[in-house]
Amino acid sequence: MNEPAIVAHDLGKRYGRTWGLRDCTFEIGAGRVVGLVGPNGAGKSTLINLMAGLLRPSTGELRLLGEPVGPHVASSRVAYLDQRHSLYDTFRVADMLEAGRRLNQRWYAHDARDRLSELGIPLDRRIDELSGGQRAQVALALALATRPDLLILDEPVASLDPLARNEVMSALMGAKATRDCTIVLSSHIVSELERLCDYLVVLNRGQVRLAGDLDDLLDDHRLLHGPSSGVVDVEAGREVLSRHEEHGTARLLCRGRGPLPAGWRERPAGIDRLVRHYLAAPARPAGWTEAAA
Ligand SMILES: Nc1ncnc2c1ncn2[C@@H]1O[C@H](COP(=O)(O)OP(=O)(O)OP(=O)(O)O)[C@@H](O)[C@H]1O
Repeated sequence: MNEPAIVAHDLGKRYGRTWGLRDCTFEIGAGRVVGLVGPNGAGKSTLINLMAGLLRPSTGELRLLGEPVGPHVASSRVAYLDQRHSLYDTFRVADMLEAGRRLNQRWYAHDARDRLSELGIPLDRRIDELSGGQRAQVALALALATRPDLLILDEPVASLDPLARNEVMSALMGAKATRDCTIVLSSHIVSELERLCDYLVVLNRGQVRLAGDLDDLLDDHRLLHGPSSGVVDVEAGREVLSRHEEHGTARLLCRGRGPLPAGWRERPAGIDRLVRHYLAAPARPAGWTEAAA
């Protein structure tokens, strides 16, 4: 069985007169680690909340693990971790584990205990006595103890210092290595996603600007530079996304591969430049999908 983990078709969410997300269409295979990236207000939380079943779509359809998402389809195969790592401050860590056991159909207590013991987080410590990084680790341990097939994380490290960010991201990578689930996580920080993700979705102003396999996208986008006289030849074989010309020399951001005219050189564009380009690019027409582009 190789069902896609996430299928969005014409998905949209409107808050009154504002579209938080619109015309969102993509299909993501099982086992992927999906990075959702975009600036403030891009629609990341809206998409994540739709996946978590916390919001209802205004348009279109969203299917996770082969099932439509909705208030009555709270799948025990999906775990969700919100930005604030919602935990009860007055509980001890052990109480949170007990709450996890009672609230979840699928619950593997040893997974959580082993993980917290490895991290040196005592079970008798009160939640409000933990550091931000430890709280994030407890929340992650709770989510992973359900052995989800799909783990959804809304900016899981946004509130943490660089050291704690690194530790939580490493924990996530370790979890992925031991359990082949699909992971979706959002972030403002592109470099953070590059480490962990193998699929990228770039959102801006509520629309998907780019979606695809990260390695393919990185391979496909190149920075070229050479004499301006060769631009026409470059354009014949590739899609030129942006150009800068000065003193007879041209610098181009291109998509696609092809022969290089004499005097031209190329190098990978890199994830930062790629994301910056698509964030600045105009919105795609309704119904646009990466596959159809
Ligand atoms: N409850 C709401 N009521 C009205 N508008 C909303 C609501 N939630 C989100 N929006 C709007 O929807 C758009 C997308 O917001 P969303 O929170 O999904 O973005 P985001 O990418 O998660 O941003 P951030 O990185 O700041 O969390 C924004 O224009 C936002 O103002």
